[in-house]
Amino acid sequence: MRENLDVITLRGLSAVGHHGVYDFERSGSQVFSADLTLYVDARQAALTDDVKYTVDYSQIAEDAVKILTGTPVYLLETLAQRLVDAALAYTQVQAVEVTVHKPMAPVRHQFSDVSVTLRRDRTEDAPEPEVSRVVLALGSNMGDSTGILRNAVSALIEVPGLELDEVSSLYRTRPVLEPGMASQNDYENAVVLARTVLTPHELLKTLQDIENRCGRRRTERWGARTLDIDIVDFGGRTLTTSDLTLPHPRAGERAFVLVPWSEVDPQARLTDGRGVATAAAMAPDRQGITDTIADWLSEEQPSQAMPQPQSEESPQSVPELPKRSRRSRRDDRKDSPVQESPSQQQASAEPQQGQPVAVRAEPVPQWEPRENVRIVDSDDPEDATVQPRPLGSRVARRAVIRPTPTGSISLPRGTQSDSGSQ
Ligand SMILES: Nc1ncnc2c1ncn2[C@@H]1O[C@H](COP(=O)(O)OP(=O)(O)OP(=O)(O)O)[C@@H](O)[C@H]1O
Ligand SMILES: Nc1nc2c(c(=O)[nH]1)N=C(CO)CN2
Repeated sequence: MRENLDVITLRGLSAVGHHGVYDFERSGSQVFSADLTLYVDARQAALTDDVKYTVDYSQIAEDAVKILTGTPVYLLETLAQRLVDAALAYTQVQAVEVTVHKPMAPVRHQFSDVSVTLRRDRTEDAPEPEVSRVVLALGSNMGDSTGILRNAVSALIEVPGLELDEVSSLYRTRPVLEPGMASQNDYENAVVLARTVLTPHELLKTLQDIENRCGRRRTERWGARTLDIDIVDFGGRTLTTSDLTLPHPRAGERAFVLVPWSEVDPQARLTDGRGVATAAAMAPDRQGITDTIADWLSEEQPSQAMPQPQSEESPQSVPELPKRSRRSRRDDRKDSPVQESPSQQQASAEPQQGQPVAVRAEPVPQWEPRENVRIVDSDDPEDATVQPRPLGSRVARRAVIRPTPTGSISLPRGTQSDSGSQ
């Protein structure tokens, strides 16, 4: 298998750990280092210049250092196996060779190093990839938001290793802003339930890539945006890193997330034990939901909202299309945001409406109904098994298993290794 694959090597990754058979090794510390050889199919990455088609060696290094410095094990073999498992958790890694060095090992004679090397192929030895249920919150209040969100769903469907299970209705919502912020257009929000074999950071990167391809620019926190996709929940995991917090720290206070979430998963719970519907009813912005559009994905015509590929040198405006929801809106005012005092400050922003938006090379696929997309119609007796939607909506949803560019990901249908709720 390896002879047909490309090779990424990371050598001499060193960290201080506490591994060893002897008590003094576990109470003390010494240097461990690792060499990792990752076998991938890098053709697509080389062609597109896009890291999502290969493996990010800096992420692998982060994971490896956590293992080297983490929970002590007795054997170098075990340590190496953990590194193997971490590397093979990246779906693009087809095979791996890991050497762990312990140059200060307790050997009573002159020596320069002791090491253990493991070689593993995904097909032979890799454990089934862990499948996590994820909750994604989508929002847009710039440009043709419905079209952009439709294209975002289409782009999510294209993501290798991500399988969409449910897409909520589209909710038109008042912007939730910090006190003093200038008024913005109303948002359109939706929630997507999916399963993934990606790691949380792989998923974050993928989502940010889709945001960027939709013209997202970040200069002001909570600024107007063409597209925002937040990871609300990742298999119930709790994680705090510099660029990712799980579950999303503000989702539990936001009706624009909780209402669509409770629509597609009425049983879901937050980490504090509250049901999402209960939390939605308590959310400060609960009055800010002004409209619900159930069949928003079943638009006959593909949206024209997304620009075609352009280089950054030739930015193109995202057209401001007048097309909005086909449903009537209770109120079209743009200047009555729901005020919220956020607990964390982050930098983000977008160009103002009408300003040119530079678009990255790869286009977001345009939404179009496909054969393998089933639109669930609660009025159709064949769909009678679908659980009732609290908001009486007809919800478009789909499920598709998509292979990686190398054809290697298997995302077993119905596999459930994490709870979908927090
Ligand atoms: N759970 C998460 N989902 C998405 N992004 C996250 C998450 N946790 C942390 N982040 C980080 O937050 C940064 C800012 O994200 P973004 O610009 O979408 O924030 P925002 O939408 O303005 O605010 P908010 O996070 O309150 O919705 C991102 O660069 C990302 O690294
Ligand atoms: N109604 C609404 N308000 C918001 C939204 C959003 O998606 N919908 N997103 C924000 C930052 O992520 C800030 N405020």
